[in-house]
Amino acid sequence: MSELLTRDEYAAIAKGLDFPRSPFIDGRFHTAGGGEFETVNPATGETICKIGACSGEDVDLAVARAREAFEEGRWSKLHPAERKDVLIRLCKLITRNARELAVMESLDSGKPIRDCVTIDIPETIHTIKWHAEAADKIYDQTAPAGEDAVAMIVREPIGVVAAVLPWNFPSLMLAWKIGPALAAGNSVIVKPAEQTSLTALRIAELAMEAGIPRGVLQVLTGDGPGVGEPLGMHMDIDMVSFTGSTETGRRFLRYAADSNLKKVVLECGGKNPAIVLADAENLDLVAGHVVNAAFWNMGENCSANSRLIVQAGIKDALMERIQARLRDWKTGDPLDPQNHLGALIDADHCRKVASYLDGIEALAGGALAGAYLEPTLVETDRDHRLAREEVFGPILSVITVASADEALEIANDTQYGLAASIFTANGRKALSAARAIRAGTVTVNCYGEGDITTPFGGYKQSGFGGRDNGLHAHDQYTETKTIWIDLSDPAAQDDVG
Ligand SMILES: NC(=O)C1=CN([C@@H]2O[C@H](COP(=O)(O)OP(=O)(O)OC[C@H]3O[C@@H](n4cnc5c(N)ncnc54)[C@H](O)[C@@H]3O)[C@@H](O)[C@H]2O)C=CC1
Ligand code: BAL
Repeated sequence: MSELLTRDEYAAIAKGLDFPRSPFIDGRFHTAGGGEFETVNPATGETICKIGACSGEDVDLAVARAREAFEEGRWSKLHPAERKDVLIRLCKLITRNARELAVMESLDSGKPIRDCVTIDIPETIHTIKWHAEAADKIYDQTAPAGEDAVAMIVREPIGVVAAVLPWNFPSLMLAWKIGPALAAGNSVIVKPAEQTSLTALRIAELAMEAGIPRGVLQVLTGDGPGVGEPLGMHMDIDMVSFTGSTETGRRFLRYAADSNLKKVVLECGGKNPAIVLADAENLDLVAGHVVNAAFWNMGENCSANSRLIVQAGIKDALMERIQARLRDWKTGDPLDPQNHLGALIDADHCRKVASYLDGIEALAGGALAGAYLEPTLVETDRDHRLAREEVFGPILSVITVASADEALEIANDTQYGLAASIFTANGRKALSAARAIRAGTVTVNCYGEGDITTPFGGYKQSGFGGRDNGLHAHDQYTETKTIWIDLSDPAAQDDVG
């Protein structure tokens, strides 16, 4: 499926799509009680369809059905190998529908079809499959309790999990959450971002077809105050796993404190540095990584390297190569596979991003039209708001430094700590920088987020409470229980009282 079609072929698929329009509750599409909202194609500004908005009663209904499914053990008490089989069936169904899902994702989010086809949907499948396959391979533990006891440490599913999602990777973030949460046996309620509900709804429908029992995977559509807040405040939800802005993440901690102390895991924003030291090798390759790190997904990426911190001696040579690379990064119609950048999530967000450029002369790019903004390079000092705030758009701030120490000091001078990259030929410098940077992921001589095998999350205000990806994600979605069994001979014991 990763083979790209033409723009006209994608447009024809788009025309034939049947869009889901209602929340998915208790195994079926459900008439929502909170009215409707429009989901808009950011590339054209046109309404794709109207979607039912959930009311507070819909939220309560979904939570009750999720709890019932969990307590009855329709999913939670299945043998892990059975859960694995069903989730792998889901992956096969997503694969069978991959092309349509990729087009739906692109229409709903403005993401370039080339990324939806080659990254978002394949990675969604890979993520769910990886966690499914782990389901029957994770062992519990025993503790060193001596001869007279067995101390077992067992994992149990947490119960009812709410997964609150952002709009920048709608299906992939769904997979990051539901993959491990379902593999562990939880009931999951997904709240997609209101801008991008379509693929979550379609995947929930496919999950039913795959054999995930009703109540186990539900999707509640609507906005933050209408659906996110009642989920956060709900007394019968055991956990919220959230990806989105730090500001909204903070709200979920308050909701938990003000309700039932539900577990909260937050994956939030970043102001991630790419450090290029003067001894970096192969500047063409470095420029490729820097451009990808800053502009992939229109810079609407929590791990985007939006600060380039470059040592003076190498700066001009690197900038020349970055500008040359940028000429290949075309911005335009997301359904045209030639384009590397599509539209930002909406025109308002795009205007907000572009407003950071007021009064600044860009080194490259900067053209704004509707929800489109060209990839933009600007030179800033370390204290400029462009170099400090999460912009979430295609703007790269270039900061010049004299030394590696200065680079590291600036890299860490941020409230965030999600990701960072360092480019240097010196192994010792690379490793000591990787240790010194306070971020959840540091890549050396490349940009990336690791892969499904490695945990992903942030230090400082980039994250809280756990990690996505890797087996670490299973820790998020399980409780740890101690079972202590006394093996001593009762006849030989004194009376405990
Ligand atoms: N992964 C990331 O790091 C992301 C960061 N952002 C950042 O956040 C900025 C704002 O984007 P938003 O879409 O507003 O992100 P957001 O963090 O507000 O939205 C993420 C999710 O939280 C929900 N939500 C929003 N307000 C809520 C509330 N009061 N209570 C409960 N749930 C709520 C939304 O409906 C959505 O499902 C972006 O410009 C960007 O800087 C946005 C999306 C992803
Ligand atoms: N890059 C995956 C996580 C996020 O952007 O929200």
